[in-house]
Amino acid sequence: MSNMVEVKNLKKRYGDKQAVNGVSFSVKKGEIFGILGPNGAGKTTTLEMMETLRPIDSGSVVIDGIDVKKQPQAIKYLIGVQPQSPAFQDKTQLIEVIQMFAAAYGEKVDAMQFLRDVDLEEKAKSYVESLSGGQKQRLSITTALVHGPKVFFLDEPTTGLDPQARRNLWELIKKVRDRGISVIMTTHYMDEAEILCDRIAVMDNGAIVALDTPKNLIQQLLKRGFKKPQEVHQANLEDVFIDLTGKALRDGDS
Ligand SMILES: Nc1ncnc2c1ncn2[C@@H]1O[C@H](COP(=O)(O)OP(=O)(O)OP(=O)(O)O)[C@@H](O)[C@H]1O
Repeated sequence: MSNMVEVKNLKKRYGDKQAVNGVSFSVKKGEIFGILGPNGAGKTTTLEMMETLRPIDSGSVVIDGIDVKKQPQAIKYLIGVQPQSPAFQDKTQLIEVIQMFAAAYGEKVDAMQFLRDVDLEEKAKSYVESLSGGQKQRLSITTALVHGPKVFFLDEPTTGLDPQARRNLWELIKKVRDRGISVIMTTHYMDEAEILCDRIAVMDNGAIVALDTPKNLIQQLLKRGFKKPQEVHQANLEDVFIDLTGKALRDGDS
């Protein structure tokens, strides 16, 4: 797989605070790349610099051969960004939302297909206000993809969703990756990162402290002699919840 994204020695300072302090990594075509780290580690600032939303102090971001600092306008057509809290007009039909987003990029798209991709076809004529939290997240994902981006950014996409809606979003994110789109996401959920991400960068204090596949990161910890008390659970409370309430997508999923 070739590299779609190259980040080199990226830095950002807010006053006295060095929020991002020399971050470098690359993301391959069709890879889900996770950025983990405690609150304030610099994840969002890193993403926002990559997305042209925040000026870069120093270092570089190159996406599909295009330098973010030199050609920010061109980058906007190459990337899709799912906002943390999507803001749609409540009294707009879903089909119109898709058409409006496409028009903003000068594109005409098959809006029903975009709704079908995220299981919202039946809601095409419904107003945004009638959607559950999970449905809104799915709508925001599909709107971020109307212009056919090569890289898709998601900042904590499943925060606040119930277990079914989270799992459903994981499947959706995998489908996006399987279409050859590179996905770059942050999350505070370690289970999510382990299941979903092909590789993970762990950030702390503005720097990457580890970068590898989830499996290798775990192996490296074990090699350092890490042990925890053995307690074998064949199932956990989430399995109970899913078993009792079903994991199939439902109309009222939140
Ligand atoms: N606009 C700003 N002005 C000043 N300081 C900021 C600004 N944005 C972020 N910071 C600071 O920069 C540091 C990194 O913030 P950032 O939001 O990138 O972290 P994060 O890893 O995304 O955190 P979280 O997990 O809470 O979203 C924090 O100390 C934060 O307080």
